[in-house]
Amino acid sequence: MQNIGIFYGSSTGKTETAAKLIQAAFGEDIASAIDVASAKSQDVEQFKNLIFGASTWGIGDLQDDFEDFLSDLSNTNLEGRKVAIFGLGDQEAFSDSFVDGVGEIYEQLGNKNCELIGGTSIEGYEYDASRAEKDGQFVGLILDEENQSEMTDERVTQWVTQLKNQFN
Ligand SMILES: Cc1cc2nc3c(=O)[nH]c(=O)nc-3n(C[C@H](O)[C@H](O)[C@H](O)COP(=O)(O)O)c2cc1C
Repeated sequence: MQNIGIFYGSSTGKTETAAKLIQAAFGEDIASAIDVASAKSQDVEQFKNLIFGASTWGIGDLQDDFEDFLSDLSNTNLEGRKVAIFGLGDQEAFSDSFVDGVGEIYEQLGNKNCELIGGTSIEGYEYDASRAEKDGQFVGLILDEENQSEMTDERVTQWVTQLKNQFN
């Protein structure tokens, strides 16, 4: 497995903490965690394997720094890259827009020449609507530090095991 770039956007630090957990699960020698607030979209080109992570704010809005990063990414070549997405949200307080930001990342990457991997089961979550759910499953890893923080470690471990088999 080649180098992995974990690019994240985080407003109060929760997605940043999750990015570092994911980095540790792969090993710091092969995975880098990069805050998109201080990254350029071209920085992704040095990685064959990419992980994008962001929280959701407002009502279903992608985290601000990640929104900017994603719009810059439209000029970046992702050909041949495998990309997995993760996101944080609050399924109780924002049950109608749960982790919608993850859905937005997924939808925008759909126009790019990359392979999207890392879908997970919706079992164990309770919400009314989420743009991150497509065809009955989540398009990435979903974490909820407000309501299910005790499940984060196990969810990260399982997801990273899944990705290790799929990444280049
Ligand atoms: C004002 C506000 C709006 C939010 N809107 C949403 C939302 O629409 N959907 C959702 O799933 N979570 C929402 N959240 C929850 C955050 O996504 C959650 O707290 C997340 O862990 C924050 O991660 P960060 O610190 O990395 O930015 C909102 C939280 C706040 C305070």
